[in-house]
Amino acid sequence: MLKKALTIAGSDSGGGAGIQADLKTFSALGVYGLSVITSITAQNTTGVIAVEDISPTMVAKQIDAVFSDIQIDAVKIGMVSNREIIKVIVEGLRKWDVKNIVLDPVMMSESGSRLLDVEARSTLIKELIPLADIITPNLFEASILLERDVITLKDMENAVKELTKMGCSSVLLKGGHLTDRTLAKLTTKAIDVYYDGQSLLRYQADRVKTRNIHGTGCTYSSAIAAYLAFGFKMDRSIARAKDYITGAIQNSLNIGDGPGPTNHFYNLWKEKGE
Ligand SMILES: Nc1ncnc2c1ncn2[C@@H]1O[C@H](COP(=O)(O)OP(=O)(O)OP(=O)(O)O)[C@@H](O)[C@H]1O
Ligand SMILES: Cc1ncc(CO)c(N)n1
Repeated sequence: MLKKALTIAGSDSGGGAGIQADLKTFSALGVYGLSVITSITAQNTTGVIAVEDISPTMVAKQIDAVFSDIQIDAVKIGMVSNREIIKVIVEGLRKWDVKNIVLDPVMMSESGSRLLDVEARSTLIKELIPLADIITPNLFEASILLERDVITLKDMENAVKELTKMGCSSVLLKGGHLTDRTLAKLTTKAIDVYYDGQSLLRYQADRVKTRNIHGTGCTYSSAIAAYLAFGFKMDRSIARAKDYITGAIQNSLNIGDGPGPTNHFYNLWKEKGE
């Protein structure tokens, strides 16, 4: 039976991150994709030029429209912008008794623009995180959530345990920005740390030497949602999603003047990236 996944996220006009990355991931993995747009960004590979949030009422209407008509197998949540939008998402998830929720607590674009209001942090923690089956922060987002630095692999292992106490079922802390402090450069492995209250696991791959890392976080969390939609358990979904994101980075595209996007269709296209 056709599986369906929903992304609740912001639009990236450049097509590399946000809603666009999520829908491409769903399609590449053979899942039917739906979207609830929270915000529109005027964005390209070099940065975010402007952001306009969608009204909370319109976000709520999109949620009701999709859930009232279509059976959805998994949901990925990305950019949620502000408190009011978080509140309507929480109401929607409760109202429609949504399962398989992957929350990527997006706070900043990789070019450094804010995608979540400072004051929305507490609402995210109190109301949205407890509904998630998994949250997928990067090092920076984990530091903001915990109000302390998360820098080393040891910090990551402690952080995942602390973050599960916020009420989500599991945490996958992404080490895409992890540095080897003695060598003062990025680690040679791209290591992510997972905890579900029992097992502490690592998912790792060789780091690809590339500047094209636009939308990696969006792609990864959407791939996890897609595999959950297929019915895989969380650990298998992450393992498969890790293979997917690694392939998408290995074949990433030299599009634009800034860091280019991940490639979802390298098996289909002649273009292989670098
Ligand atoms: N150069 C790389 N080579 C291989 N894997 C990478 C590389 N950079 C990041 N990853 C992996 O990509 C996934 C996304 O991690 P990352 O830490 O980049 O997310 P993020 O910072 O949320 O992304 P975004 O740039 O979209 O905000 C993780 O599995 C990470 O280990
Ligand atoms: C819309 C949007 N969502 C998420 C990210 C994070 O990569 C981004 N740059 N833009």
